[in-house]
Amino acid sequence: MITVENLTKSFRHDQSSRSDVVALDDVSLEVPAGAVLGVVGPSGAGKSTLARCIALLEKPDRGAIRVDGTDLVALEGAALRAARRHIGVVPQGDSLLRQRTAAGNVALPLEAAGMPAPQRRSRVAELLDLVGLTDKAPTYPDRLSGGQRQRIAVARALAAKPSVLLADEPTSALDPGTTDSVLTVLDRARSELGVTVLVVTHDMAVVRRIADDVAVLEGGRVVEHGKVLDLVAEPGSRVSTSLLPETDQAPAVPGVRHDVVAEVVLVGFAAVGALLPEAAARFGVELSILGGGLTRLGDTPVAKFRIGLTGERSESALKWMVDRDAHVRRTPVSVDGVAA
Ligand SMILES: Nc1ncnc2c1ncn2[C@@H]1O[C@H](COP(=O)(O)OP(=O)(O)OP(=O)(O)O)[C@@H](O)[C@H]1O
Repeated sequence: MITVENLTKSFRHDQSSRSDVVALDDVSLEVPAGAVLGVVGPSGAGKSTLARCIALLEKPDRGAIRVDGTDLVALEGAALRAARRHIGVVPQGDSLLRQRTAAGNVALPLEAAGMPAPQRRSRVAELLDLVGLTDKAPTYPDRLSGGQRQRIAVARALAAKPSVLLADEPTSALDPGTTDSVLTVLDRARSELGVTVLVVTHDMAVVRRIADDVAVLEGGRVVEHGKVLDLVAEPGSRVSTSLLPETDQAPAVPGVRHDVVAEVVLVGFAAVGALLPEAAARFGVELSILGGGLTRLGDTPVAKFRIGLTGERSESALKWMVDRDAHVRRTPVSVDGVAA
């Protein structure tokens, strides 16, 4: 588990203005053990600085960083070096050594830790298997694709059995198919090894695919933070706007009068599959889908629809859906009955 409390980091000045740059401004967040946190936000928001502080590559001005309960900021010397070994880092960009094979790159941290050769060989084989690149052991980075190089970088970061894995833009510059193979490996680190993963990304597809939690940074501050499936249900949240289908372009149905128009977010198989037709049948109302659609967050189906209800018991049908965990937001009904 990673806990960040009131983390603040300024850099002396930025070259253009010569004023101090506040890269992180009182940032607090938590990543539960074995969860994947996606850290997103615009360029310059402080995402990399946050990852570098947690990796102990940058010392914050203020605040605490606890990994499994130990405050890392307070550590020095040998204790700091030992703590670093519990944090695996996949750096931004191409980070493999060109003159070493894939296996040689994965072995680096094990050599540095003084692991004897026979154990090293079997650990490297395990790691190559984990990232699905056993056959690339003798291959040099130049002969690997961008996605394969990133998977080797993940294997290297996991070599010393860290409890935490930090990946800074692990999929930038990769095409969608290759991105998927890298995300599968990060997901496997969590599911098979129980590692807590923090992924810095500008790509919401990464959050959609593997994140349990998400933190949105802007100007060095956390502006949204929580479980992805909770945040998508919050109307108007940044996470909801970027991950769920749009409902704004709801086509008006001429001459159809709705008694109630609402935006509904449904999370999970049961809700997505059955809630709307069941509500309509149970309360004898006409239910029209005016816009929106279905998507998937990780393994969970999520739908966002704008619906129109017609019939005496429309209000009761809506309340029944809320009681069954549908996230409902009423929208005004215009003269012709369609959402304004
Ligand atoms: N070593 C440094 N010296 C001076 N300023 C820095 C340094 N590192 C980061 N900054 C500044 O701190 C702010 C946050 O930068 P950071 O790289 O953490 O943002 P980011 O969200 O990761 O951006 P990007 O998505 O572009 O990588 C920026 O204004 C940046 O210019």
